[in-house]
Amino acid sequence: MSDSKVELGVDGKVVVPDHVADAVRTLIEWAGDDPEREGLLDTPKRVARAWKEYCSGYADDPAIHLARTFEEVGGYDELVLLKDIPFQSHCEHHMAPITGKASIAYMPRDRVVGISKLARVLNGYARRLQVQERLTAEVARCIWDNLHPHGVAVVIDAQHGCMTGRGVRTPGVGMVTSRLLGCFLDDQRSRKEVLSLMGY
Ligand SMILES: Nc1nc2c(ncn2[C@@H]2O[C@H](COP(=O)(O)OP(=O)(O)OP(=O)(O)O)[C@@H](O)[C@H]2O)c(=O)[nH]1
Ligand SMILES: [Zn+2]
Repeated sequence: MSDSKVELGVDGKVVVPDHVADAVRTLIEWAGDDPEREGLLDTPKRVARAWKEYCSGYADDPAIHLARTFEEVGGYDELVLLKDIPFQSHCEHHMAPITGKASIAYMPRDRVVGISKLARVLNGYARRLQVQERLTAEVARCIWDNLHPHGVAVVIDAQHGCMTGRGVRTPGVGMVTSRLLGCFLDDQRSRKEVLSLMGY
């Protein structure tokens, strides 16, 4: 992943290299507007900084969020579910927004993780250029590899800006993807339980 580090200026804002601002200026012109008009003068730098923020996941190693675990959970060994986590990503085909919600569950083996960390893992992968299938699989794999639970289930329901604001223009259409691992894949009862708790 190149260029994921950022340099801060004296104003505390991300420094935007000239060639990056120039690229945005070219895009504005290509879109049909005048990048030299007053309202657009600062836009190239703003857009560049916004993209650094949308793509902040490239500077994040999501596995790190799962490094701190707790073993004292009073013998709790049933599933843990974080439901309907809102997120935003961008599709790698059009760089258009993907907005939706994710439900993430796991069946702990001997330790649990702070619940906010599941949302941090999601954001670490979502804040990159993505396809929804890969995002779903990456979140599930990260939890599986780092917590070694009995099972992991990730379901994502999202709308794609490239389908709502352009192209086929079908607002309101949701894409649903799922990745089930371990007991949620192998055991019918666990699978039914997790999907029903998620609302599917
Ligand atoms: N499977 C999948 N497809 C996606 C995702 N995000 C965007 N797409 C699709 O990627 C495809 C890219 O198709 P292309 O034919 O190369 O691009 P296009 O000419 O802009 O296609 P249209 O969107 O149909 O106008 C489109 O069908 C998009 O709907 C995603 O997360 N997963
Ligand atoms: Zn797209």
